Amino acid sequence: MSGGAEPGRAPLRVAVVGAGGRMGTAACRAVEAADDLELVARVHRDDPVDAVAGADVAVVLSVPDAAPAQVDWCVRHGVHAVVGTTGWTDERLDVVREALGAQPRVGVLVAPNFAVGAVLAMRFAAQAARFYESVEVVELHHPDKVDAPSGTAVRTARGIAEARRAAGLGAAPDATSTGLDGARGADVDGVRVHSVRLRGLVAHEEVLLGGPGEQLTIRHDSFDRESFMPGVLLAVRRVAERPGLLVGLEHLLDLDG
Ligand SMILES: NC(=O)C1=CN([C@@H]2O[C@H](COP(=O)(O)OP(=O)(O)OC[C@H]3O[C@@H](n4cnc5c(N)ncnc54)[C@H](OP(=O)(O)O)[C@@H]3O)[C@@H](O)[C@H]2O)C=CC1
Ligand SMILES: O=C(O)C1=N[C@H](C(=O)O)C[C@H](O)C1
Repeated sequence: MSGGAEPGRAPLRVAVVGAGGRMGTAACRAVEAADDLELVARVHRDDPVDAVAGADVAVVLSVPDAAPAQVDWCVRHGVHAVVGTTGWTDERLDVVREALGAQPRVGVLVAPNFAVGAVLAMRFAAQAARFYESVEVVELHHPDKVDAPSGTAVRTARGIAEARRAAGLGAAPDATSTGLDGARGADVDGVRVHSVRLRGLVAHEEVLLGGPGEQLTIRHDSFDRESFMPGVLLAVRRVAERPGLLVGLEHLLDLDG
């Protein structure tokens, strides 16, 4: 996932939206350290989104309530967008697709997780799903996270659910007939997802797959937000090559190659 300046080519101009946040701070640092990129705007909560206007690519790392309008602005003004903010529903993605219809040269990449290991874990979980009767997802994050379950866990669960359906598997066995609200986690497309919030954690996920007499555990840990930066930079460099909406960094990783 390396990059670098090509002789004679002007650096790609990059704006970071949500620049003061945990991810935004790391992304600004990563962009500034890259020879082929130039950080032209840091957009904070109270800044107008048109601060992005001079950029080729906007990296959106704000909060779920703000990101859709920011992405919409980017699309309408011809700025490619690399989006890490979570909270995207199918309806919100449809709005982006509709806006892109009028801007056929613009690319938007929405990535629930920029860490290559997390992308691989999602892929492996979907591959394994058809072989196991039971599956549950546990995501574990720092306690300052505002959304639950994590965007990664939602996407992981959906990938598993799709693979189970394709294999003709029904619901995972569960005899629970009485229990406290929430004890069995959230139901994401028929897959149970449990969210842990704990000081000291960054971003972690476990997929537990169970069959008679065996268990497969697929686990990914981001111990530092540096883990997301190669994926962010890859997406910044490549988003313009792929007009339209892409969901997931896997589209740029050539996983089947
Ligand atoms: N795709 C991926 O790989 C990853 C995605 N994420 C996601 O990225 C998002 C941000 O995470 P994180 O950095 O931890 O969160 P933070 O809360 O640290 O950062 C969010 C930032 O957005 C700012 N903000 C709020 N509203 C606006 C606005 N209208 N315009 C511009 N900026 C705004 C906040 O400003 P203020 O400080 O003033 O409130 C804050 O600085 C979350 O949705 C998270 O789930 C996180 C890690 C990895
Ligand atoms: O808020 C976070 O920290 C993270 N958010 C993303 C998510 O919700 O999946 C990605 C990663 O898990 C870190």
